[in-house]
Amino acid sequence: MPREVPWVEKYRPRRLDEIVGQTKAIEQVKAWIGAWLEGKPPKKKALILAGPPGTGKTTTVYALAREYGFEVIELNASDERTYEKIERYVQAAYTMDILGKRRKLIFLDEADNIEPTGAREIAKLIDRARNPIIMSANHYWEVPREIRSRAQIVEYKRLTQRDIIKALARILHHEGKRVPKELLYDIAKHAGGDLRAAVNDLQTVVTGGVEDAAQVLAYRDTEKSVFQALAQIFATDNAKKARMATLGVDMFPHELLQWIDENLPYVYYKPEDIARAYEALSRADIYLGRAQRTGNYGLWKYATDMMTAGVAVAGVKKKGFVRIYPPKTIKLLTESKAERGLRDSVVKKIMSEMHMAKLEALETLNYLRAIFENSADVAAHFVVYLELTEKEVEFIAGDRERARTIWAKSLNIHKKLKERGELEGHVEAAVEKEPGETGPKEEAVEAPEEISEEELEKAEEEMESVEEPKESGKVDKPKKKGKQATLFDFLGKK
Ligand SMILES: Nc1ncnc2c1ncn2[C@@H]1O[C@H](COP(=O)(O)OP(=O)(O)OP(=O)(O)O)[C@@H](O)[C@H]1O
Repeated sequence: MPREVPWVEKYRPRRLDEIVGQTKAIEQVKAWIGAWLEGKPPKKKALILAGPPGTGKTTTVYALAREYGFEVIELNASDERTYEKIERYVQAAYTMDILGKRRKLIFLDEADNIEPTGAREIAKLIDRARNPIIMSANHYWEVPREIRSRAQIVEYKRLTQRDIIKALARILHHEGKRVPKELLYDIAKHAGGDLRAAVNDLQTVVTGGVEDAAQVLAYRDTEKSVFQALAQIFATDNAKKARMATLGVDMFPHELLQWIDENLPYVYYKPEDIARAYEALSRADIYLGRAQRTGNYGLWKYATDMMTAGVAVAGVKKKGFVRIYPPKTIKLLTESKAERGLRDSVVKKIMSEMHMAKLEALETLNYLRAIFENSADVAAHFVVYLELTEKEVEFIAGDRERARTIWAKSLNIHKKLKERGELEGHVEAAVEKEPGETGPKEEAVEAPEEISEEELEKAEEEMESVEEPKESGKVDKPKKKGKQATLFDFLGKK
């Protein structure tokens, strides 16, 4: 299914007068570009748009270019070849202009990330520039001094709640959607002046259902940067960018791992890419474990590299808007009493059927959630295997429609198994049990007919190695050989 276009792109203002809350900044930018257009380049040939994320800096550059007929050459300050590229465009732009082509406007993002050597070179280029150079930075004082001294600063303010509400209302109007007024206020309040975050939250709660709102917003205050960091990791194929994304995230690596872990299944298409990404995560987990045991916390760096860069390069990502959710194990704290009851009963079943400790079972529940979302067929096998009830299926699926499909498929599997005599009696407890009916039925314990000689021999050998005597007439499921079963064992068996 194609993903939705991110609303931050869909509703990015195209014109300068659509940008809210930055009147003074826009006036300054217009005056500066006006000087270029009159053929009298301003004394400061570069402009630094400085201010918090999501306040309209990039939007200004593109709207400006559209209105004044420039082609934007966007470069990233952390790209090692930025200098070469700027040089090429600064010169090319001049010649091209004579040929009547569109003028170039060089846009340098993240100017607060320029390395000192690069900064000196870029400063020289500013001196020679024949075309406008606009830069953006979140932290003005971290832009190298040589560049600051050659650039005019334009300050972008954090947007007010009022501005944010106005912008969100406009989007809702276009989408033909409504949300409760209090929710709109809540989103605006939690965004902390960042309209990008607010628009993303709005899209999350509108597309995911308004019930999501409490969970998402509850984390916005404290975990704001982790949402941004994950969005960056899941949007890039560049290892360095992914690694940088988590800088400044106020969180221990194992917490971060949990966030990445739970959001991963929604990012990649192909099972092999998901597997590769999980492989990177499990390596990260190994490093974390080792750091914990040995006290060598230098290993955290490797763990973080694996969970950021390792995950980012794992495969082809889905395009478009990715909803980032708080980890469900953390989210469990906000579950209702009824939900907690269901969760506990599912976890107990996982613990007993798969021989797992509670923590592992909780983690497995999260994998199950991803499976229930992505494959109704596989999910249905789990329903039978774990003897889940309809309510439990609904709880894991988190969506009534989806749960119904999975439940219907599981009834089919159940029926087939029953016909083939492969079903143990207790499974029926989860489906429909005849009143008074208890233990397994006679035919349910017979060995399937099509088993080969070879397999029988092997099975006998294995039976001999099991020490515990068995009650007569009772047959264990093959998975219950005392060894812990994993989801992967299960998937392999299917
Ligand atoms: N002042 C604004 N008016 C209208 N929409 C805005 C404004 N600021 C941000 N937005 C919305 O948020 C999105 C992100 O804004 P933009 O890319 O301009 O942020 P930025 O200031 O460049 O952030 P960063 O510093 O993170 O690059 C835009 O696509 C737009 O939807």
